[in-house]
Amino acid sequence: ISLASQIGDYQFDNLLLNAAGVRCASTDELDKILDSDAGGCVTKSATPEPRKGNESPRMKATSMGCINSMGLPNHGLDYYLKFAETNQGKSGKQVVLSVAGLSIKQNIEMLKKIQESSFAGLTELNLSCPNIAGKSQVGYDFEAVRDVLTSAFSFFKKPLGLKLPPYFDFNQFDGIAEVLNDFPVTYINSINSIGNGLVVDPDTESVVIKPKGGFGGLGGDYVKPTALANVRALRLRLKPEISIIGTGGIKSGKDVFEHVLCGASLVQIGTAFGFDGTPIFERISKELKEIMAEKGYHTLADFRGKLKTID
Ligand SMILES: O=C(O)c1[nH]c(=O)[nH]c(=O)c1I
Repeated sequence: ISLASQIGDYQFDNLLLNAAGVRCASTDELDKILDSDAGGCVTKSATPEPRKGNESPRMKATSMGCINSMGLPNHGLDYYLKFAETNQGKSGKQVVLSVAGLSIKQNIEMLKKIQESSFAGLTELNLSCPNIAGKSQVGYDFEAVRDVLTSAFSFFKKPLGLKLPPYFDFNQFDGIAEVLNDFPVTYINSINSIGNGLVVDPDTESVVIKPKGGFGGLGGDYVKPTALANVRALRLRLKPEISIIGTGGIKSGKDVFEHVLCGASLVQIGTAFGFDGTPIFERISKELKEIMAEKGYHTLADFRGKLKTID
């Protein structure tokens, strides 16, 4: 039984990755992921310069997942670019370099630096950070997405993936797919956290995180049905050359199986990886192989995208 999967020219011996932002801000954390059963690692979304991020408390775990308003704390692009150049492809592991500029200009500036660098892996352009005060997720402005992709592909010749926010309406699925199908995008990654949720503590009668009056991105059990819907809807709408990474609500082999059934080629684990740490990659790999064995599947391609509907 194989958990191997391919995105563009990149072979992953295991389809499991961490989600950008979770236990991946330092090289020590990134090394730990590479030393685990994960097929590779994803770096914390980078801005051109280091950032402290929002004030704490800025993340809270709950019985159903978590809420965060980290505010893009990171060591700056150079730090992650150096790590990525050094570690990409080592012992068959892929390093995905995530970038999240605070403007189209910053995104272009970072992509130019990556294009000129010796990094030969996958770049993930994050168009869906929900936690920068005064900024809405770029992914909700389809013309802005078209603009940034037009600029990017005028010079960026390396493989580019996009981290998208969750969509909630068929017109939105159609709208974003219409834009994406016009570009040589290597993959899309759905979903980022469900933005601007609110967790309330009835005992203290208070919100639980400080930034933005307590509003923050939701992850974990809260988001799985939305994540599966976005993977499925975009798989049905995007040209086959664009692969899909499924992210959202994964904490077991069963959850991974469901994402692959909806069309995912790789999956990323955020909230649950935050709780469990790197042992989660071994546990989930074992659980998924057990499910595949029970069902008589040998490879992910045996069931990828083969979700049945009720006719
Ligand atoms: O607040 C963050 O740093 C953050 N938090 C998220 O939930 N998604 C994101 O893409 C980002 I850049």
